[in-house]
Amino acid sequence: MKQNRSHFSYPGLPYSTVNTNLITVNRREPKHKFILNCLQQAESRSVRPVVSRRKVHTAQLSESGNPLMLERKRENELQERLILLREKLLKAGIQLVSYMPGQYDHIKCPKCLGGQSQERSLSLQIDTEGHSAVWKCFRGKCGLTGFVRPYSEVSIGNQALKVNGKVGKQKHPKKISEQELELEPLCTELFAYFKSRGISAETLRRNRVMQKPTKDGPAIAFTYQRDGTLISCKYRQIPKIFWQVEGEIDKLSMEEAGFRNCVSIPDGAPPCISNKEIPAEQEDTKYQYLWNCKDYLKSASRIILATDADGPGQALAEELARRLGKERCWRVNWPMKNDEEVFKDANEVLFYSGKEALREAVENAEMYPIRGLFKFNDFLQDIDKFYNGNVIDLGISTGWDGLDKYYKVMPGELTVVSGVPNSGKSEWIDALMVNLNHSIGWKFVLCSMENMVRDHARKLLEKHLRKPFFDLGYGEDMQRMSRQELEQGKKWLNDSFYLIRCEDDSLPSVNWVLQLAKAAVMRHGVRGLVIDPYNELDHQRASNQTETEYVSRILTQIKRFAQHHSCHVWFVAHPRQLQNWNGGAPSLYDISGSAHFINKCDNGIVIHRNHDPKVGPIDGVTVHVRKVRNKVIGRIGDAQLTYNRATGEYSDYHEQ
Ligand SMILES: Nc1ncnc2c1ncn2[C@@H]1O[C@H](COP(=O)(O)OP(=O)(O)OP(=O)(O)O)[C@@H](O)[C@H]1O
Repeated sequence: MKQNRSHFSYPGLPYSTVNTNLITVNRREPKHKFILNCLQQAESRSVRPVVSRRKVHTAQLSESGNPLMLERKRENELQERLILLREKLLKAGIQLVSYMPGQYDHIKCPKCLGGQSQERSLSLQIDTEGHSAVWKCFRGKCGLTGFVRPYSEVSIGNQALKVNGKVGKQKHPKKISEQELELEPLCTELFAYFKSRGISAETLRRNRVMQKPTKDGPAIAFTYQRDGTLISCKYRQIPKIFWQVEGEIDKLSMEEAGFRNCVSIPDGAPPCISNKEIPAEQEDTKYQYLWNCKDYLKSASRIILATDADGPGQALAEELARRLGKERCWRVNWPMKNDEEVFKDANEVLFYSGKEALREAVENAEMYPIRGLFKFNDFLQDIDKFYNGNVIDLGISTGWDGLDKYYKVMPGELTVVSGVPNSGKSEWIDALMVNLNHSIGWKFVLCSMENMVRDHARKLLEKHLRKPFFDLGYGEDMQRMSRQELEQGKKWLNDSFYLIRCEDDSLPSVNWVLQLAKAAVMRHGVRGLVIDPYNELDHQRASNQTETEYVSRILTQIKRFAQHHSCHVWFVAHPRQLQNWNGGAPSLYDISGSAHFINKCDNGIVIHRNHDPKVGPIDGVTVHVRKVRNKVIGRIGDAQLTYNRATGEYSDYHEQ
C-alpha cells in the first residue's frame, strides 16, 4: 500500500530491504561479533580486512572432532565463501570496502552510477552466513537487481537464480524467536510515541509491535509472522520521520479506522507509470511480492488501493491495478488537507482528521478507472449543460424556419445529401454553409472535386454579398457586386473556407481527405467538412472486399472523424442511374454503392427541384429530410425553399 524506499540500520544487526522489507536477522551473533572484532582490529591497524585462501586451506587440513577445530573449520569455510562472493561481486562490477557476513551497504550502482546526482542508489546485502549477496538499485530508471552465491553463477537483472546450473527458488525464511532477537514489549515512551501518531496500544499489541534495546535506546521492532510463527523483524529507531516513509504505520493507521485486512507493500513506488507490457511473472522482479502472494490475493473480489497521493503513489496504484486486474480494484482519494493540498497518506488523515475521516476516505474509494469503460456519472457536467439548453447542443438553425422543423445541424454528425444530377445539392450545401457562417461563425473545409476554385468562390461570394458576381443574364436586373465588395468578400472567403484539392490528376482517397480535414480542424478550427461527391473519390479497395463492405468502412471512418473532432460532415452521394425515372425525388436507398449510406448516416437528405413549369414553380426546391437519428434536432419531413438564380440564395417558400 505504501511505497517504501527507506533503508535503515540497526547497530550490529545487518539487514536489508533489497528483496523484501522483511529483515533476515543474524542468528549467530557471537560469531559475527568475533569477525567484526577482528575486522575492527584490522581497521584500527589501517589494514584492509581481507580474508585469504591460505587460511581456508589450513583449516581444511585440521582435524575434525575437536570443537575448537570445528569452529575454526566453520570460520574458514565462511571466509572462503566471502572470498568467492567478493570475486563474483567484482565480476558483476561491484566493489566493496569490506566483505562481511550480514553486511549491508549503500554504494554507487555499477549500471547507472547513481544518475546525475550520483547517489549511492545500490543497496546490497551479504547473507549472515556468507551464502549469498543480493543487490538492487533503487533508482526508478535503473532498477538493477542481482544475486550471487559463492558456488554458482552471478544472476543479474531479471534472470532466475541459478544454483549449480539449476533454477532454484529462494529459501523459506528461517524460523526465529523473540528471545533470539532479544525483543521486549514496547515501553511507555514508544507507546506514547505511537499514540501521538494516532496508533493505540491495542493495535500495537494486536500487531505484535515490540522493541529491541540498543545502545541508543529502544528501537521499534515490527515483527512479521506467517501462520503464527515469527519469520522476520524490521527495526526502526525513533526519533526521525519514519512514520512519513513507512508502510507499517499506514497499515496500523488503517486498523485504527477499523480495517484489519490491510497489507503494505515491501518495495518502493515507481517514479512513473511504465509504458511497457507487464513482464512475465518470473521477470516481474519489482512486483515479485504480488506474484508471491497471488494465492492469497486470488480470492479477493475487491482490492482497495490506498497509495500515496503524490505522482509515484499514483503510478504505484496503476502498476498494482494492472497486475491485480483493474476490474476488482478501487482507489482511495485522500481528502483535502487545506484549500490547496490533499492528505498524502492514511496516517496523515488519521493524525489530522481522525479515525472517522480515514474510514470515510476508504469507504468512499472509487472504482479504479478502466480505459474505455465509463459510467454516466463520468459525464454529469455534460448532461447538466445539455439540460440547460446550450444552443449548439440542440442543433444549429439552418437559417430557414421551414427546414428547422425537420433538420438542424448538430456538431459531430454525418449528413448524407443525395438528389438527381443538377438538383442543386451543391448549391444548397453552399447556402447552408454561408448561413452557418453568418449566424455562428463556423468555418469549413471543402473537398469539392467538381467545382473549379474560381466558380466555387463566385457561388459563395454571391450568397455572402447577396449580389451576382457578373453582370450577365442570370443576374437579371440586379447590379453585380462592386470591386470593393469583392475585396471584402475575398477576405471573408479566405477566413471562412479551406480547400482540399489534389494538385495533380489523381483522385483523393478518403484517408487523405480526412487527414487534411483533421489538420484544418486543428490549425484553423473548422467545424464543417464537405465531401462532394462520393463518386469522385479514389475508391480502390481490396480484391476480397465488396463495395458494400467498402462503403461501410469509409462511412465508419468519416463518422469517427466527425465525432472525434466535433466537425459536421456533409457527404454528397448520387443516386444510381434510375430506370424509368418519373421525375420524382429519388430515395436514399437509390444511392449507388450501398444501402449503408442510409444505414450509417445520422441524417439523410434528398434535394429535389421541379423542372416542369406545369407542375409548380421552376425555382422551387424541396428538401426531403429522409432520416434524422436524433429527435432533438428534427424529424422526417419535407421543407420547401425558393432558389434565387441571381444570388444563389435560398429562402423559405411562401405561397402567394
Ligand atoms: N431550384 C433551382 N432552380 C433553378 N436552378 C437551379 C436550382 N437549383 C440549382 N440550380 C442550378 O442548377 C445548377 C446545378 O446545381 P448544383 O451544382 O448545385 O446541382 P447538383 O445537384 O450538385 O448537381 P450534380 O449532381 O451534377 O453535382 C446550377 O447552375 C444551379 O444554379
